[in-house]
Amino acid sequence: MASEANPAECTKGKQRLLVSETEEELAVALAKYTAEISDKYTRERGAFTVVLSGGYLIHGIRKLVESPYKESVDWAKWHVFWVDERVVKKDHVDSNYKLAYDGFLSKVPIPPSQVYSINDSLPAEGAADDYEACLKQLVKTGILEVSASTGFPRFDLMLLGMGPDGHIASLFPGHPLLKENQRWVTFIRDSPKPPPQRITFTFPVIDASAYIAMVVAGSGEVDAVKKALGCKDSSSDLLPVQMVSLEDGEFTWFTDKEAVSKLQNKASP
Ligand SMILES: O=C(O)[C@H](O)[C@@H](O)[C@H](O)[C@H](O)COP(=O)(O)O
Repeated sequence: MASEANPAECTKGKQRLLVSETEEELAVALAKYTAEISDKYTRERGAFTVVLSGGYLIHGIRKLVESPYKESVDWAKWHVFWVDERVVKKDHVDSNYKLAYDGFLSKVPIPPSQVYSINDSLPAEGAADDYEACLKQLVKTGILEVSASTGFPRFDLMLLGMGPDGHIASLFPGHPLLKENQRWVTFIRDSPKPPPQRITFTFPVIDASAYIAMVVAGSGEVDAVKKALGCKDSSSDLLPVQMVSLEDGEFTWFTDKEAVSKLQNKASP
């Protein structure tokens, strides 16, 4: 059973922390959560805009392609995006699209025209411009909502992972892109995590989300989890994950026991 703990003082805004006994239970809880939010938006407005990341996340959503969700989710209403993408061809082993296609998208009937991958024939800057233009077009057609207060696109659900250095999307510690506050989508040519060229959503877009699931399992990120959720240190040295500041949304950590093993204030089972 997943238990709910109280995220520490140093997280910005309201965050929920779910701690599953095992990674398997985390995957069950995440599938249920995603299916419920999908249900809410497909009923309310006939579309569900969901953002994927790379890394472990795609393995983490594997239960969605199994019963009961495979049959019960209204896949035809899904619109799928990436919070970041490596600037490589779509069939390249480093492609986040390929990772998602092989592990998830090829197993559910989402219309291919509603899967928004990058234009892989463009260099990083052009690919970021092209992706931003695509988002703007989807705002015009009413598929994608915008935040009434900031004008940035408001996705229904972002399914995010975090790296050992606390990065989310391709927003890395100490990088100037952390301060980008105009663009919706931008590019990086010096990513410390290979490959170096990527496009990424910016913080104002992440902050406008309706729901964020931050999915972290296993031992690789224990120090970043400890800093993000258990810290009392100064705000001058925040990890990227700590810089998320949702305007009007719900932020939930999906973790397993291993991921929170260095946290003092985790819930007891
Ligand atoms: O390009 C990528 O690698 C991902 O899109 C990235 O944003 C990922 O979500 C984090 O790096 C966490 O990755 P892990 O889950 O592998 O730690």
